[in-house]
Amino acid sequence: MTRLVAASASPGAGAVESRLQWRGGATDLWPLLRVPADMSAVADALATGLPDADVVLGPDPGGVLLGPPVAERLRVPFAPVCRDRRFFFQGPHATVTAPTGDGELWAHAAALPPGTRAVLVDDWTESGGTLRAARALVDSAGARLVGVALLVDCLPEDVRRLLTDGGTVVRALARPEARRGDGISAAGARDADSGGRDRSPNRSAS
Ligand SMILES: O=P(O)(O)OC[C@H]1O[C@H](OP(=O)(O)OP(=O)(O)O)[C@H](O)[C@@H]1O
Repeated sequence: MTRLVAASASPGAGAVESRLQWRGGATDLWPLLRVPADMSAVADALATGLPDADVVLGPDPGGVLLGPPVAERLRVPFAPVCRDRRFFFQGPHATVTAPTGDGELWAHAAALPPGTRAVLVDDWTESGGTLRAARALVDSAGARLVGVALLVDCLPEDVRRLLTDGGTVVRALARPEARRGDGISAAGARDADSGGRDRSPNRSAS
């Protein structure tokens, strides 16, 4: 697995650098979750440097684990953004378009009143499809995505530009040792044997 490099000298960034792993094409958050002090430091670091916000959004699964402690630190509510419509079928939604398969993102109808300033917390990005869809979902609700906080920055440059040109602050605690454009793709940060991932509703567990 490609080594992670902390993006700052903060204890949270150091914890991501030393503990986060990729398994089967997905991040393994367990090495962080199992150490309360590390998780606390990670939440502190994710919550640092973000614009003022009214809600923290977290795409499942990673954002649902990481978002609530960040929301607690920012003293705002947390709202999950789920890939399964069954919980929030009347709420705002958007289509995720990604090379590994398309899917959907859904939020609770009451989570994003017009004018809401939202920050999104997630573990990492690959194609940027989830972030694109999250931006569209927030826009469709008449809210604004003012910030994104990630554990690992693999964001494709076109999606980064889409977000930052729209005024969204993007922060991350770590990045792969070699960056996209330095000869390694985001997929190269994952286990070599992970294969493609399938975001369809019937995907098998990875
Ligand atoms: O930039 P993208 O190509 O959209 O990929 C990023 C998304 O992929 C992961 O979620 P996923 O549902 O795949 O869960 P997993 O990787 O933890 O299985 C991750 O937590 C992001 O939400």
